[in-house]
Amino acid sequence: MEKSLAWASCGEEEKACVGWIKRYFNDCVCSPSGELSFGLGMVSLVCWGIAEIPQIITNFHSKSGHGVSLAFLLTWVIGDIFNLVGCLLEPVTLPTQLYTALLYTATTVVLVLQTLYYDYWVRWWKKKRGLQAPLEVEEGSCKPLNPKNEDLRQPLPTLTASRRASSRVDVYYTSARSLASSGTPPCRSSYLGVVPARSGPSSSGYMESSGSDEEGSPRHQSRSSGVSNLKKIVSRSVGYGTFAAGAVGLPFQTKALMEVQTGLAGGRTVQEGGIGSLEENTYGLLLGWIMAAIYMGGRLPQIYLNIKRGSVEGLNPLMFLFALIANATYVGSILSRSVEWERIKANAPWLLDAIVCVLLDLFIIIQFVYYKLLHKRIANNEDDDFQGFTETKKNHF
Ligand SMILES: NC(=[NH2+])NCCC[C@H](N)C(=O)O
Repeated sequence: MEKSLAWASCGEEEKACVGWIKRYFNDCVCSPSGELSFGLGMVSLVCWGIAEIPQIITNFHSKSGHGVSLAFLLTWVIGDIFNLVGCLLEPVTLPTQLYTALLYTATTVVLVLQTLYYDYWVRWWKKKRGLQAPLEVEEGSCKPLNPKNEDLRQPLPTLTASRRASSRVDVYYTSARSLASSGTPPCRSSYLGVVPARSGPSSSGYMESSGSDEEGSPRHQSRSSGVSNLKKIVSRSVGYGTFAAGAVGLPFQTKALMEVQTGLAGGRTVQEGGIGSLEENTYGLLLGWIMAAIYMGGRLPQIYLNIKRGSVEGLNPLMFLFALIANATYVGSILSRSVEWERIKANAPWLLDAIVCVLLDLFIIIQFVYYKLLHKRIANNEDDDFQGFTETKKNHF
């Protein structure tokens, strides 16, 4: 590329700046630190572009979105709306920021729709047609894990029995979210002492299912009518919907408030109204802080769901790894541009959000390692128990 094409002067700065970045990204990259900042920004953009794809693939393979907390995804959608409105309100938004925001909003919407499709629509459709939900516990597998109280005349566990026991553990690991939303803990208890989680906001559906839990056996539960299942799903969706709708309206309310205060609603421009960029920044910052609080709080339902299930099954670690890299490079791109206090102050909500999200994603990745190791240990113990049984059996005869 010709030097004249590759380099261009940027605004008042009579320095040589990278031409194609100025042209396509409207950004002035005129120094090594600017290049570093732009490079990190691009890494962040690419990571956000691909971060949710592994989870979409995982859900597609398992035909379920049970590993991801819907509340977590909804906070992403709501935070993204704040972010997009903020980008549109802020006149100095860089095109890269807007592209990144559009990119991750789009992938998150796909992920949410996919989760709703598998976990709500397909389940509701199957129940409506009288089919058993794919992840429900088989009746035959409803035996205590610990055979202490079983009849002593029963034969020693066979390979099939042991397999059946471990498949029960698998059922737990693969269907915690489905079990949680079915309202019926397997065999009226929880495996490994962990109570199945409900990730959604409590609603009448939740109370209703807990109530029927007391009443009947799993068999009774499985006979519950399609109407009550539909009611449960609808009431839970209404719970999520109200939460989402209320939150989605917030940035627009804030925008309206901003317009009224700055005279924009009356047709006056910010300048005409005598309101300088300070007020604009105040409202931009306010939106930024609300967005940061939503994003930072969003990881908590996911962490809580993992703890409640005692598992990270159905969750793709790559999503959190890419998010971690995306947030870390985002912080890097801001700080490498400048460490002036004024700039840091203006970017404070975005910086704090990205730093806190890096730490929370790190925590979720540690949860992956912990639960995967724990799962392995349990599987090994089961194998040892089985071997112990066969040894005893051999010595006995
Ligand atoms: N839909 C998205 N991925 N939005 C981006 C969220 C960015 C935010 N810092 C977080 O990690 O939560």
